[in-house]
Amino acid sequence: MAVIEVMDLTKTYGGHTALDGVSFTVEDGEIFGLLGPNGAGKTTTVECVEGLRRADSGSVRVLGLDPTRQGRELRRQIGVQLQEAHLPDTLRVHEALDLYAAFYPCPRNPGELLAQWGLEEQRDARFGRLSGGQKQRLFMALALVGDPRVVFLDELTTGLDPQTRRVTWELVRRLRDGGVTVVLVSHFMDEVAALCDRAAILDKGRIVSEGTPDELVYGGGGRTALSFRPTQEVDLAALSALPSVTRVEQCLETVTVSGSGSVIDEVTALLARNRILVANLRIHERTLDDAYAALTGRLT
Ligand SMILES: Nc1ncnc2c1ncn2[C@@H]1O[C@H](COP(=O)(O)OP(=O)(O)OP(=O)(O)O)[C@@H](O)[C@H]1O
Repeated sequence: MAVIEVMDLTKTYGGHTALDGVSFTVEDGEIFGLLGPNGAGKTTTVECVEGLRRADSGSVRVLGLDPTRQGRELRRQIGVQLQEAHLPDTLRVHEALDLYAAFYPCPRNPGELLAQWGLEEQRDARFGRLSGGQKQRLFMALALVGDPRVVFLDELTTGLDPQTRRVTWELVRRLRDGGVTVVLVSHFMDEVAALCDRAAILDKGRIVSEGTPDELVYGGGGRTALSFRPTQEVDLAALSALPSVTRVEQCLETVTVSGSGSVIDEVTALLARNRILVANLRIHERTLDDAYAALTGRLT
């Protein structure tokens, strides 16, 4: 069942087109990633979905509600962790949680949330005294205090050390396993690959690819690329005809064969059968970084 349905969303700011026909769906109970370079339109998209911005055209349904006309009802059922959130420096952690809990009809127990997010020791600490990681975890706890069915996380792990990032990923997985649908806005390919069930790549206001992390990687023509310099002429048509091969290219003396599954075995067996020796054999496993760079023309 789709929890979020976005159809043909457009948005311009002055003469600048920020969203140019964005469509995607998010299924119940999945972690869905929205990826893209700076200025691609991720925040605009997410804020239209949350009902914080109004699109020029297109339609959005979240939990069956229209965010522009039923925003108040919707916001009771969603949690939002904003990219640049801030609280007064003097506010204590437990005061922030109590304050946010008061906005919701059936809030979660603040003590439980403090324990879940490892903030028990900081219960009485003032916001201004928290480390970056502690602030981030507090914002997560605040996003969850209303017991939401859908939670939006924007740049969740920016500024966190590697260990805290992994702990945070685990907590996000636990959220999903508990039935919460998660929309994750991220710049980090490793985060999307490790965490997301599906993701969409946004570039210049358009979705350029959508699928599981594996599908995004495979979409560009196979997961593995072998490149080598044959010492004698090689039959490119025979290489192309191998079952696991999706693409064969030759640039000067170097042949590059892309494919998936048993492509390495098939290519090396063909070369051996034809007694072709190769120099400079290199094997490259395509990653989400490669797919992203190919689709958006940018390196992460
Ligand atoms: N309020 C606004 N007024 C004018 N232009 C805006 C406004 N908000 C966003 N934009 C422009 O719309 C485009 C999309 O911005 P948006 O913030 O949605 O991108 P983003 O993908 O979230 O970027 P980032 O990763 O940097 O947060 C950008 O060119 C941005 O400059």
